[in-house]
Amino acid sequence: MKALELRQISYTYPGGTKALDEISFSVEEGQSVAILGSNGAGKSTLLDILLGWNKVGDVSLFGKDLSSYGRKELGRTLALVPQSEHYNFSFTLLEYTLFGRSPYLSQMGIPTQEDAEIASQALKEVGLAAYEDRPITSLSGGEHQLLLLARAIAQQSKVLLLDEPTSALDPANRMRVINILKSLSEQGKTLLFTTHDANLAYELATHVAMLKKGKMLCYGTKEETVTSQMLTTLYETPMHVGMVEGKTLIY
Ligand SMILES: Nc1ncnc2c1ncn2[C@@H]1O[C@H](COP(=O)(O)OP(=O)(O)OP(=O)(O)O)[C@@H](O)[C@H]1O
Repeated sequence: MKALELRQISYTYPGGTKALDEISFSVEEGQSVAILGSNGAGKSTLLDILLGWNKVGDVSLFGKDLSSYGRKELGRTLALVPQSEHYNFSFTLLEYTLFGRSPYLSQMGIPTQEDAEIASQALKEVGLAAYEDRPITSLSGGEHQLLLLARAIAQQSKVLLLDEPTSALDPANRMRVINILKSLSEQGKTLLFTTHDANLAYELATHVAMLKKGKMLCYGTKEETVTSQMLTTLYETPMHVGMVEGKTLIY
């Protein structure tokens, strides 16, 4: 089953910048796709389109037009993990993670004990269980990024869209997030993430999409796409794909 399908998607911002130019690709359910590209290549614009924030035609989610999804139905299908988020109010970590349960709440909007347990478990998975009752405003940048992942885990959607999911993390938390995402992938979740880290793409993705100046340079399995030649073309700087102790290393 195709989890996502985009056909000939172009997007021009009101000021006239053409951010995406005839992008077409599809993602099978359970695949993990890395979107690589230089600054300004169109990665965030693509995520916004998949979230339905930038309206364009011909995007489908599990065979159904994205624009025909209701709010709660979309929330049960798709979760976003942004790099960061601005807080208007000072919630506790548990309260903030509970927002991930919104697509499942009744009309009254009151979370159940089960919702609280799911949120608590999600905080535990990202290593923030001890901070459950702390205000979100007290978090460091990396902890903030982990919290946003916890909220998406609590959302239990079929697809996760992640914007540079390890950008603020130290090596131990980077590895923790890689392991969480691998485990979600093994559970059959579909992942689509942007990154500037080609090693992360290679480690986590089954497929890689390379965006260059709004156009799709290539899309395919990571083995097909992640080559020294393709990365050098993508970033316009010398890149090498090598092997160190039996592991692929990109530098
Ligand atoms: N709100 C906006 N109004 C006008 N132009 C925009 C807007 N947002 C993005 N752009 C432009 O669209 C292009 C694509 O931007 P986008 O943010 O999608 O790139 P990106 O690949 O996510 O970059 P980065 O890696 O730097 O985050 C860029 O040229 C950018 O300047």
